[in-house]
Amino acid sequence: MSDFVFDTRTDLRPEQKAEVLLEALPWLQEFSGALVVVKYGGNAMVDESLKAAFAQDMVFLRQVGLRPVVVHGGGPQINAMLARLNIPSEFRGGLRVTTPAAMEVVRMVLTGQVGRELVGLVNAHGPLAVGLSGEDGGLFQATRRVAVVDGEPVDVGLVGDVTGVDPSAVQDILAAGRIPVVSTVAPDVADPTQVLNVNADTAASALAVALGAKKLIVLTDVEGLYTSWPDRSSLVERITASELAALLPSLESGMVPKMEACLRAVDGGVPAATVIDGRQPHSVLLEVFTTRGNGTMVVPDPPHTPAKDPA
Ligand SMILES: Nc1ncnc2c1ncn2[C@@H]1O[C@H](COP(=O)(O)OP(=O)(O)O)[C@@H](O)[C@H]1O
Ligand SMILES: CC(=O)N[C@@H](CCC(=O)OP(=O)(O)O)C(=O)O
Repeated sequence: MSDFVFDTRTDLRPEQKAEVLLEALPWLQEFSGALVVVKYGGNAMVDESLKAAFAQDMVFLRQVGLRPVVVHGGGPQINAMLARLNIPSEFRGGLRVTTPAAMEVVRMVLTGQVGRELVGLVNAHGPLAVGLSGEDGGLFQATRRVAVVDGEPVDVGLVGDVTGVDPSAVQDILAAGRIPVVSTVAPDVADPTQVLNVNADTAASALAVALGAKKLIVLTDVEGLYTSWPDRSSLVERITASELAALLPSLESGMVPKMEACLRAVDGGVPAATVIDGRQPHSVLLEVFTTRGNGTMVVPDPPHTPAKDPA
């Protein structure tokens, strides 16, 4: 066992420490056994201490009886490797134009580098994490897609959308008491020997739906969703699916895949999807176990109450 202890250098009094622990009690009860899909990305994936804190959070969730499933991105790491190899790379409509040479790098970096590193960080606490990609056990099936730029379709090469999920490989890992760490490379349904590059937010959402997750948590580099970015007073704590659907067309590119992912998850039956600030150490713990949580939570529309008949 590693020295997995929380930092006790704190000036909290004993009763304050007890208060912090007790605040978690209703959430520990609510989430006991719950399957939670966490999309890991943004700063939390590039800053060393945030990376270690994230891994610790996953172990904590697992240790208190939740079933975390991690889906990771890796855009910055792919950019860095493509630059090192002098392979040109550009984004169109929020998607990377993926040539066969770039696809080799995407697969190598996501599955062979980012996923491996995260597995190592989690397993520093005990042999819990098992990495797999969308290729393993037929986890994902993807269909080629185009980008849309100024209303026009644009060919972006080997890019797909997840159109099928067989979650059994992930369920096997969960049943063994371990933490699946998923990289989002996916075979093309039209030719399963060809892999496609898929956006990790959307893949996380599809997996959350297929697994019947209780929550989807998406880490990003901002406090949450702003209805009128960058007006800091427009940060949203909670938004319903139909409110979000109405807002989506007005959002700028960075936030679009994340909010679409949350919307698709909630529309697909996930009871809540949250975008949280991954710059905050232990943002996942705070989201799950504290009353105020953080970030923006997307929830289903309230059940329709029929208007009363005028008597
Ligand atoms: N309405 C909005 N609310 C919040 N952030 C927004 C909004 N519109 C654009 N953004 C930008 O989107 C960024 C998040 O997208 P992105 O950089 O792709 O995230 P990540 O690197 O976490 O995957 C934020 O840091 C912010 O700069
Ligand atoms: C098609 C497409 O654009 N795929 C992404 C896949 C990685 C990803 O989504 O990573 P982040 O979550 O860190 O952005 C890419 O190539 O960058």
